[in-house]
Amino acid sequence: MSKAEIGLIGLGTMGAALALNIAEHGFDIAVWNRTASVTQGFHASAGELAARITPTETLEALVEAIAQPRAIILMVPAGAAVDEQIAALRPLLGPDDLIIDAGNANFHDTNRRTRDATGPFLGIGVSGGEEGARHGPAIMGGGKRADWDRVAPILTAISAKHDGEPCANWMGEEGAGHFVKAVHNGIEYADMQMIAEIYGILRDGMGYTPDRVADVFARWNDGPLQSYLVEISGKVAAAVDKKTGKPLLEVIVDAAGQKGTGRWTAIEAQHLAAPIPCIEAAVVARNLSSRRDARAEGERLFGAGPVPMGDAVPSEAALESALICGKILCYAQGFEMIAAASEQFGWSLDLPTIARTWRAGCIIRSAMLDDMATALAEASSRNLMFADFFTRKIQDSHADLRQVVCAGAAHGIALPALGAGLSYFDAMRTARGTADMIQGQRDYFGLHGFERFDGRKDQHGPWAG
Ligand SMILES: NC(=O)C1=CN([C@@H]2O[C@H](COP(=O)(O)OP(=O)(O)OC[C@H]3O[C@@H](n4cnc5c(N)ncnc54)[C@H](OP(=O)(O)O)[C@@H]3O)[C@@H](O)[C@H]2O)C=CC1
Ligand SMILES: O=C(CO)[C@H](O)[C@H](O)COP(=O)(O)O
Repeated sequence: MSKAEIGLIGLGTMGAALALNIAEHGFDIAVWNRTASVTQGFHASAGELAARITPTETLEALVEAIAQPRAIILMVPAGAAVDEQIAALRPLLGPDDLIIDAGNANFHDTNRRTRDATGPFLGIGVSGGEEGARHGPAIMGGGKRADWDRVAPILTAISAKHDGEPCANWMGEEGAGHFVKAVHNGIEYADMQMIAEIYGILRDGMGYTPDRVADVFARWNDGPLQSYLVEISGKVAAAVDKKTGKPLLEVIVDAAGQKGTGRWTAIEAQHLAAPIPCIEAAVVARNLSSRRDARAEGERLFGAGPVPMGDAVPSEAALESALICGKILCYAQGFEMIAAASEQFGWSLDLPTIARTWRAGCIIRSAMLDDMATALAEASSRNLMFADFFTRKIQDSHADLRQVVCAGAAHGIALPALGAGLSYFDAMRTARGTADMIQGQRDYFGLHGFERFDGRKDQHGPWAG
């Protein structure tokens, strides 16, 4: 058999689906998995694609099965597993052989691995879950452009396409691809959280059953909110538990898991001094969701937060409009954070390319991303709030966001991400803020000084000696 064009390590959810996708696009691939029985099972169930897949039982056999110069994708959990695999693999490789970490690595790790690499190394973000990996993910490449170009024919072939354009692009040097993927996931957290908050209003404030919630999301998915996340939220709400016959949402524990990418985004935003309150609120909400005992104790002591909204219910149209507004504000924050990182790390990240890459295949794909790509192409240095198209959208919807957040507050329904979006919006349209007080306080206790509107040089208050 001729040698494979690429190799892949890690036949879990993502790796197995990616390997089949690669084979289906006509590329011969060699695969290896830590647990050999998984490799055998994978190959046995690959159907006619098995002919393009070489299963191997040792790393040496994997390397031997790939044509030189080799390219090998790692699809293993982020962190130590990646370092272990690189350490085991590199001594077996030639100087031009390329290792590609396609998991959700922390971009600081990718920076380090790039610096320490004794051979070519790429860190790429892959989004789309199992379905995307199998039939077309969005791919955010990072590392040396020349190394990306070597594997671009395979990665663009297997990626999702938007109007025929591949959603696989090189983002920048070092960890740029994994950084952009982390921000993608941060936006994903906020988008999911805002949808969940609207679900909370429908359920607790308006008494909607899951199937009514499902109808609402299904309808919205035909309008401006058309997106993968709204679509699957409708499907989740419509699902029935096979064991009990109850709506699935009634049997799922209300504690959200997280593997870390959203948290990394929030941490990095603080380092960059980039304001991303919707994303931060979504991370906090996941953390709070897991404190089930504390929440139950709070409900016992203070009474349940949510109360029915009665006549004060917002219309479904107002809820839809509030979600549109919150979503725009959250994406505006994410893109601003990417712009801040680009400047800080000297990456020259191209915001329109990033928006175009996210239009299909990834978890946050949506009709709105197409408009964002257009708006960013017109003025990539502007906050999306100030791009004409989105300025008008926000002008049309911010009153609804306010109405919904106020209704939630009045009826004990926590809306951390939508509320953070509203506060961000209000702060962003307040030319005269309140930080004069902060500066006065800082000067009072620490003689930190302040700037004056009149430009005079005396920069301390009367308390200064
Ligand atoms: N699931 C998703 O929706 C997405 C996941 N990702 C990222 O992709 C990567 C893989 O995720 P996923 O496929 O879901 O994970 P899975 O848990 O499904 O699979 C993990 C794979 O890694 C292997 N593995 C685990 N630990 C080691 C190790 N120490 N050394 C070598 N191999 C190891 C496992 O082998 P074995 O069979 O021996 O256990 C298995 O093949 C992660 O970084 C994840 O964050 C990215 C986008 C979406
Ligand atoms: O990268 C992904 C989607 O884009 C993965 O599904 C990731 O696991 C999602 O993050 P979390 O597990 O923290 O919810």
